[in-house]
Amino acid sequence: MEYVCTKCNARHSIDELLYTCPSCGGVLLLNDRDFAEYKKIPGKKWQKLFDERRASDCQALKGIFRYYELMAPVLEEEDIVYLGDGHSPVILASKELRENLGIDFAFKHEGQNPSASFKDRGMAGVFSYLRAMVRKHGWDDILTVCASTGDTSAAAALYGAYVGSPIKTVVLLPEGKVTPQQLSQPLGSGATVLQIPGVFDDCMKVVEHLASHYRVALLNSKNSWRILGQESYAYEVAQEYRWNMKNKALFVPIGNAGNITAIMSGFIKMKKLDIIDELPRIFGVQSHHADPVYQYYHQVKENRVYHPVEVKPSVAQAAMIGNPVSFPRVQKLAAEYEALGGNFNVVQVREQDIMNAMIIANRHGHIACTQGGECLAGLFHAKQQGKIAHEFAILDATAHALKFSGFQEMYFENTFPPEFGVVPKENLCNRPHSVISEERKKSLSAGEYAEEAARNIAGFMGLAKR
Ligand SMILES: N[C@@H](CCOP(=O)(O)O)C(=O)O
Repeated sequence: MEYVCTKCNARHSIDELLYTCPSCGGVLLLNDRDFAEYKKIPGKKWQKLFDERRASDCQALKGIFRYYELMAPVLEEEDIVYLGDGHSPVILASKELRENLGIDFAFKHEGQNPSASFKDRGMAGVFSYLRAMVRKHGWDDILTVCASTGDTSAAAALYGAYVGSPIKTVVLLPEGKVTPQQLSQPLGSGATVLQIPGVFDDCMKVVEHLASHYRVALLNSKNSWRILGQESYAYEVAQEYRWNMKNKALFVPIGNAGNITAIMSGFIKMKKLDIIDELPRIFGVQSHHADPVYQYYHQVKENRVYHPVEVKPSVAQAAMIGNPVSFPRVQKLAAEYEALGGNFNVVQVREQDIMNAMIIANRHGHIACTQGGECLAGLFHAKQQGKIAHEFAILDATAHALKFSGFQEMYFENTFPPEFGVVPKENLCNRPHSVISEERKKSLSAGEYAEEAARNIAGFMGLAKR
C-alpha cells in the first residue's frame, strides 16, 4: 500500500505516518498497489467471499475488517483492533413514517457502534495500523491527538484505552460546544481532555500545528487510515441489499467530510471490481449554519470556487464545521464518482427542520441523533424539490440519540438560545407528568399510596374499570 496525494499524485511509503503530502501539502488517500490484480477476480466471487465471511468466528474479521482486502490487506490478524465496530443495523423506517413522507427509506443506526457513533469504524482502522507499526518498528511511545466536536474524541479515547501502552490519548475540544454525554466519554476512558475557546475549526488548526511540529499521531480523518476504516459503511450497505444498488440513494451528513469521502471511495472500489453493477446516488446534507460544501456545489459547475464559512450554532453539532479537511478529497472523488456513472448532490437544510425531523424519527421508534435528523430533513427536502422520487433511501444516523438529548430537552422546554432559530412545535413536545405529590405520599400507608397513585393514573389516562 502507499499514500497518494489528492493534489499532485505523488506516492509515499506507509512506513511513515503522513497526513499531508511532503511534496505539495495536499491531503492523502491510501492506495493498494495490487488493486489491478483484484480486478481479475470476478465480482460474484468477491460477493461470495464476503457473504461467507458473515459466519466467521474469527475475531479480527467480525467487525469492519470483514472486507479487509478492500481496505488494508497489509495488516496482520494480530494487528486488528475489534471492539464490536461495524455491522450497525439498517432499520426500515416505520410504516407510518414512510407513508407520511411518501417514500421508502431506512436508517442505518451508527449509534450502535461501541462508542455510539460511526467514528469507531475509522478508529478501528487507524489503531490497527498503529499496532502494526508498533509491531514492525518497535515504536515505544505514541501520543495520539485529535480535535473533536464530541464523537471522534469518544472513539479515540475508547480505542486508545483498549490498546493501551505504548499509546496515550489526548483530545482537544471546543469548550462548551460538546454535549455533556460526549464530554463524559473521553473522561471515562481516561484520556487527557484539553479544551480551548472557539469552535471545532480552531481546535483542528491547533492539532494540525501539533502534528506538523511535534511527534504526535493525528487521529482526525485527515489521517487516511481513518478513511479506510469508514469505507466499511459502504461495503455493509451494499451487502445489506445483496450487492444491488440500483435505485438506491444514500443521505450522509457532511461535517469534516471524512465520512462522505470514505463512502464514495468504498462504492467506487466496489464498482471497479464489479462487486456492484450500479452506484447509488449520494446526497450530502448540511445545515444552513455550516454549509461550505453545499455552497460550493450550489454554484454553476464551471465557475465553482471554494470558500470556508464561519459557522453558526447548530443542533447538528457534530457537523458544525466551516472548513472541512477532506474537502479536496470530496472534490476528487465526487468527480470520479460521476465519471463512473454515479450521481453526487449536496442539499441544505434548516436548523428548525433538523430538530423537527430528529424528534419525528425518534417518535417512530428510531434512535436518530441530530445528524440523523439532518438526513431525514434532507430527504424531506430532496423529495419536495423533486430531486428524489422512486429511489429507496438509506439515511446515516451517525450517532446515538442519547448523545444529543440536551437538544431534545431544549426543544421540549422551549429554551433554545435565539441564535439556533429553533421554535418547538407543541405537538412534538413531550414532558413528564407528576402523578402524586411527595407530601401526599408521606400521609399514606404503602398500600393506600399504591392505590391512590393507580387511581390518579387511571383518571389521567381515562381507563375503563374491569
Ligand atoms: N464530527 C467530528 C469532527 C471531526 O471529524 P473527523 O472525522 O475528522 O475526526 C467529531 O466527532 O469530532
